[in-house]
Amino acid sequence: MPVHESSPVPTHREKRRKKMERIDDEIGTENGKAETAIVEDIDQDSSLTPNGGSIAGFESLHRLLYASLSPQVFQRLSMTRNSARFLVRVCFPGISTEITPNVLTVEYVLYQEVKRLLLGLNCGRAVEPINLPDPAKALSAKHDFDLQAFSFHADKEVLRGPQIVRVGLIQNSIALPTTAPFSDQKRAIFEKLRPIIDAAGAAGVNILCLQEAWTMPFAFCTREKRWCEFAEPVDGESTQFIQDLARKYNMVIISPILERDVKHGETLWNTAVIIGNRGNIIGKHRKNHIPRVGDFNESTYYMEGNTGHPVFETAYGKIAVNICYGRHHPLNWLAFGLNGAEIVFNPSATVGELSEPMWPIEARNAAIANSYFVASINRVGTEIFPNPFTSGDGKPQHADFGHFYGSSHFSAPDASCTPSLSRYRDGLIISDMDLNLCRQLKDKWGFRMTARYELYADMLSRYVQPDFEPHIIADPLLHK
Ligand SMILES: NC(=O)NCCC(=O)O
Repeated sequence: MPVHESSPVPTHREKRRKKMERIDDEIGTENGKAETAIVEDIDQDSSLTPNGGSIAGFESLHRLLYASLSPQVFQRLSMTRNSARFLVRVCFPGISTEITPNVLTVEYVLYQEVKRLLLGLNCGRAVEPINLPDPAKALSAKHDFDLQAFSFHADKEVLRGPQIVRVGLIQNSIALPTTAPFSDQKRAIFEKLRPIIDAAGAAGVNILCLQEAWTMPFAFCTREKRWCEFAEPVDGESTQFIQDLARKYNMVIISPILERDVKHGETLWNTAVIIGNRGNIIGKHRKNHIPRVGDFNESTYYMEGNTGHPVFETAYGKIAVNICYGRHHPLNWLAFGLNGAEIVFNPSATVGELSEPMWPIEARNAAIANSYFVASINRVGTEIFPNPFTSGDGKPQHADFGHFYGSSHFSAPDASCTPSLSRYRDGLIISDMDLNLCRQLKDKWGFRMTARYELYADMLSRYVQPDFEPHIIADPLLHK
């Protein structure tokens, strides 16, 4: 029985590249590789993609929509009718091959409208994809991880220059079966991440965040205590590994781990270690809210965090970390905002059956309500454990959580967001963001200014009292 779901079949990337080269040869693009990147982005040939975790053969919802609705690439290339026919045959085998200017225009508008509603507009325009340096692209091709990059703009200001920061998020599956020796499993994840972090470095990323408990399988479904062996002190092995890379690339790195607090009786925490761009440990944040839902039996392992809602002032901006399940708590998001966060990272581990419809909504809502950027990361793949387990939900015993659906992405305070990374492949998503957008949105919508916190401070201070009475005014005719 397989114990973990691996990445796509080895020939996948190679076949796809060949296909793109063929398109380049046939249509003779003006911009060559840049246009290839666009075509690659819409690649939807299900024969080249694995089924596990895909959406009907597509890597993500956005790619499904793009491939199904958009002939945008034809317009950009202003190609001959024959070239367009060829592209249709290769990239969009399902759609009409009657290429007329009208058909193209209608479908283009349709796609743009769907995209506007799904992803919003940033400063009145669609969020722009950006081109990355070749070494980053080469690492993505060699190690077969999804690589996407975008840019959020802000309006030009008279008295302040732009504050542009380049942010990266990494999602990944585990590297070895959960039955392998623990030290091998951890080492293999380190080695899997190294080229992805190198790609972030090559792309000039300033702040990088890894996924929740990235050093280990997400074994907290099992309730077995042996997985506690993956826990490390804040200055342990994984931090040292990351510190070297932070120094090498002058990059702030957020490293979420299972923490062993040796000085406090070996207490375990779910902790994000914040490593500065000089390789120093700036601080840590411990997960505030622990799930008790489905197979997420995490309360068996670690305690609710005791670090509050710190914001870390780094060389590149004020950042905070809201770990996974904390994203369901609006007050948790709020507290990071009240402390002045400009970017809040949400490293997660969650599965399709449980939370996928919530995933894009909660992050985007938090970004809007708190006038900051949100960076959402989820692991990928299905992790199968040696011993079956049950949880309190009446399901028969099983040996896995279900599929971790990746789909890492960024949300901006103006309600725009990027497309998501693959639903089943490792990936690095990068975005430039002008942090001026945070204040511009506060000025525009005034959410912070109009929030009437005193009303809620009073309400909450009464609510937490044991003798709290809900304020309910009953219809006097209700019981007559
Ligand atoms: N890791 C974690 O807190 N998962 C809980 C499930 C969810 O919040 O979607």
